[in-house]
Amino acid sequence: MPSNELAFQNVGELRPRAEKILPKQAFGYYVSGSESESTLRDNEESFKRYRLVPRLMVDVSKVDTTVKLLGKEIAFPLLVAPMAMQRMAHPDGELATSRAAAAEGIPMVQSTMGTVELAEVREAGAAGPLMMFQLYVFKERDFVKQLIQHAERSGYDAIVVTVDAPFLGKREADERYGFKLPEHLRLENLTGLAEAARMERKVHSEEKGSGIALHFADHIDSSLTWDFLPWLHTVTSLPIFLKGVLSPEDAHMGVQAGADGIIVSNHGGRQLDFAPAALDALPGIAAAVGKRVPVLMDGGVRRGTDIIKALAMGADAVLIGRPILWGLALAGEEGVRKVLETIRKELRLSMALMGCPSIRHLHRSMVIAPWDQYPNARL
Ligand SMILES: Cc1cc2nc3c(=O)[nH]c(=O)nc-3n(C[C@H](O)[C@H](O)[C@H](O)COP(=O)(O)O)c2cc1C
Ligand SMILES: CCCCC(=O)C(=O)O
Repeated sequence: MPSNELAFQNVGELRPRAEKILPKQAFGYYVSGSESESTLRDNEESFKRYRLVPRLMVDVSKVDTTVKLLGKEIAFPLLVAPMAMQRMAHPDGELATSRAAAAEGIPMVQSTMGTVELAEVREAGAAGPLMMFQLYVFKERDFVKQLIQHAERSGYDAIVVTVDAPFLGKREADERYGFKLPEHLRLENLTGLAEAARMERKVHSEEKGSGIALHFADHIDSSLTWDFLPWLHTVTSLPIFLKGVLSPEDAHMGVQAGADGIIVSNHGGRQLDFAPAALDALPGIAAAVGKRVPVLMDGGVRRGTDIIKALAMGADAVLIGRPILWGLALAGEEGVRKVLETIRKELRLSMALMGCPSIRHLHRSMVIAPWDQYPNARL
């Protein structure tokens, strides 16, 4: 019998349950978007604007949800998005998420701002297909170099550079509750930073407002331009994904500058409010990239059909954020596993109902976007 925490039908049920058990500062930090939260809401809403047209009389007695990413087979086209400070949700934090992703056969992206050291998170996910390290670029470039090389030596398979956060967006819940990292937790990857002690003080500080936004403003390099990518390639031999792209032009410039993958994302509605929903931005970006490198997307993915829509609109895979934290808060590793399993089963069933025995059967003609006409007889 599943315990109560694990009894849920869909991942949309989890947020109010997590709210009941998490401290309000932690829940507020996890759940928030920036400013009016218009983009946050639009991420989930956007998926509801697209319709699916099934094809019939196809043998779907076997459905294969696997795809290849960076040459590795993954169980289905989903990755766990990078999310900071997971030990606020559960004492096992990033270790539980990593084990769960590995057990379900999908990649995890580990945040720079983890509350477990990155090598330990990699080790916990050793049974999985692949893991990526998300990079925030600090002003102290030597430290950044050490961090990347430590990630590479620890067995990470790719670097994900987040390019949509020269500063942290204005998250009003964090300001209201004066968000701080709880005293017993540390940003474990930053202990080698020369100013670590001072930073820790800031993260834990009594200054008014969001401790994390203040910390970010002090230490993140907001002067990055496209020449950062060639530099990064001199520091690591790992493939480099750019996370936070929302325009076809930037996707093209990123690929020109040496990106090995593009992640279409508005950071879960936490950065620029009124940025477009990632799903709406995806088709133009996929067209601009033109299959030169993989295109991933995140923001608002909650159902198996959401994955189908994103893939039919040009994504190679998608990432999922907040529901992972809710599963983690409710039941640690088992909770995260149940979230992933629930979405994988929805995906498999919906693929069968779409007449798609494998991922490569998904096609643009099976999705009706808001700007499309419903198909008329054109035979
Ligand atoms: C609590 C939280 C922390 C996050 N931390 C990071 C981070 O450290 N680095 C990063 O690139 N993105 C971070 N993100 C953004 C996610 O990687 C992802 O883009 C977004 O959450 C996807 O949207 P979803 O939550 O609607 O699935 C964070 C998001 C949340 C909700
Ligand atoms: C200082 C941690 C920032 C993590 C992040 O990217 C987010 O909260 O969205």
